[in-house]
Amino acid sequence: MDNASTLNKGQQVRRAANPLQAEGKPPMSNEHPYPEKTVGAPFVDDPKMRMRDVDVFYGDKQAIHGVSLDIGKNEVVALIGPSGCGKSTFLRSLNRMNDTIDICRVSGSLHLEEQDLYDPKMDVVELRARVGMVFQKPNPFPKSIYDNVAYGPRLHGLANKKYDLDEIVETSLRKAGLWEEVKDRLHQPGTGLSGGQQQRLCIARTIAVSPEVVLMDEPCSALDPIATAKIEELIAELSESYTIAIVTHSMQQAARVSQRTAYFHLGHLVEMNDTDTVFTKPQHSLTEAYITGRFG
Ligand SMILES: Nc1ncnc2c1ncn2[C@@H]1O[C@H](COP(=O)(O)OP(=O)(O)OP(=O)(O)O)[C@@H](O)[C@H]1O
Repeated sequence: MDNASTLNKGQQVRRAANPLQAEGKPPMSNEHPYPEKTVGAPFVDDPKMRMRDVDVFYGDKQAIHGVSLDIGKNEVVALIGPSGCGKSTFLRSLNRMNDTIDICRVSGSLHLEEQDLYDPKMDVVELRARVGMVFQKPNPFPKSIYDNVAYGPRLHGLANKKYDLDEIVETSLRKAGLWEEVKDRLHQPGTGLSGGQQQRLCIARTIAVSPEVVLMDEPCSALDPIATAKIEELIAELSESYTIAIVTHSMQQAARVSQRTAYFHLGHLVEMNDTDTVFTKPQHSLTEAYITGRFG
C-alpha cells in the first residue's frame, strides 16, 4: 500500500456506530473517550504472546491502562499512536526492559506461550534472548562486526567451536541482509558502518541468539528512506522465522510491514485489528482522527 492510497482511504473512512462516539463530536470530549473494551479484534487463536489487563506505572503515574492483546505466531504487529501514548512502554514490558527503570512497575498477565514473563523465577537474560529488541538508534557495541554478532551466542554458550560461531555469524548477517556488504571486513569496527548498516548489524546481533520474538522500537527513525526501505524488506523476510512487534510513528510504515495494527491513545489500547481495516475502516473515532491526521 503506498502513502497516497493509505491516506486517501483514510479520508474516506466510514464512521463506526460506537455508542461512545457521536457524529461530529471531537474525539476528546468530556465523556470518557475510550470504549469499555478495545474495539476490533485484539485476540488471535494460539498466540505467541498473550497479554491481559496490563498496567504500567512510572512511580504514581500510570502510563498503560489495562491493555489486553495477543501477538500471533510469525505475525508482524505494529503499535501506533500519538507521542507519549505508551507504545514504547508497552513494548518494553514484553521483554522486561522496563525492569531497568527503577520507578517502573508492570502488573497484569504477560505470557510468551505458556511462560509467565514476570514469574519471579524467570531468568531475564534468557528471556531477552527469546524476546530480542532492536532500538531506535543503532547501538552496535564498540567491537568488530564479527564480535557484535558473536557476542550473544558466546554469552549463551550457543557455539563451542570457532567453526560453529563463524557459521552463526554468517547466517545472522545473511538473514539481516548485510553479509555481502561486510564479509570482507568482519574484523573492522561495527561503528564504522553507515547508519542503515549499523541497524542491520543490530538486527543480526539480535537474531544470532535465535529469538522467538523480535521487538523493534522505531527501528527506522534515524535512517534515510533507502535504509528504511531495506529494513522494511527485511522485516517481511524475518517474519517468516520470527514473531515481530514494531513501534512506529509512520502510519505508512505500519501499513507496509504489519498484518495487524494496535492503536494506543493516552495509555489505552483503543483499537486493534488487521492493518487494512484499521487504516480503511477504523471502528473508533480516536483511531480515525489519528489516521486522518487530526492529531498525532
Ligand atoms: N523513564 C520514564 N520515567 C517516567 N515517565 C516515563 C518514562 N518513560 C516514559 N514515561 C512516560 O510514560 C508515558 C508513555 O511514554 P512512552 O515513551 O511509552 O510513549 P510513546 O508512545 O512510545 O512515545 P513516543 O512516540 O514519543 O516515543 C509518557 O507520559 C512518558 O512521559
